[in-house]
Amino acid sequence: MNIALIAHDRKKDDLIQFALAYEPILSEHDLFATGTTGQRIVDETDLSVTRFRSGPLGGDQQIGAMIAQDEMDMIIFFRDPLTAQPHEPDVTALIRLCDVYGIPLATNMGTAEVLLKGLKEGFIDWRLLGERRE
Ligand SMILES: O=C(CO)COP(=O)(O)O
Repeated sequence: MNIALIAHDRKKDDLIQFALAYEPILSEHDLFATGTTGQRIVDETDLSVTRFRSGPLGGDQQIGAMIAQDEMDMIIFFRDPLTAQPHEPDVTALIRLCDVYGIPLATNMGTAEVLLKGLKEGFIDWRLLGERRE
């Protein structure tokens, strides 16, 4: 599965803790991340990550493009609901595309844990079965 990991600045410590805790599961998949989040994951875990641009510079949109091309299977996006983001339209667009295409999306740690446990149990294997979209 292709999984994107994204965190706003004040949630990055949480995402690193999450990535460390779930490293055995995450390491079995292909990971993608926005720029700064991805750098921290590479520096602070043993996970390999394909890094896109930083979120404010288009990274969310690059991940959104993968969704539109049926190339992304899950998004873990630790959003900061208490801080205004200069690229809020990009954030909204990414979440919208998850809903357009039915892509599992976690925007907080509680849901992210459920998603990864479900991933391990095979609950998201339908992503591998279906016909690719036209
Ligand atoms: O802003 C982000 C998501 O909207 C995350 O971008 P960075 O990982 O580059 O900080």
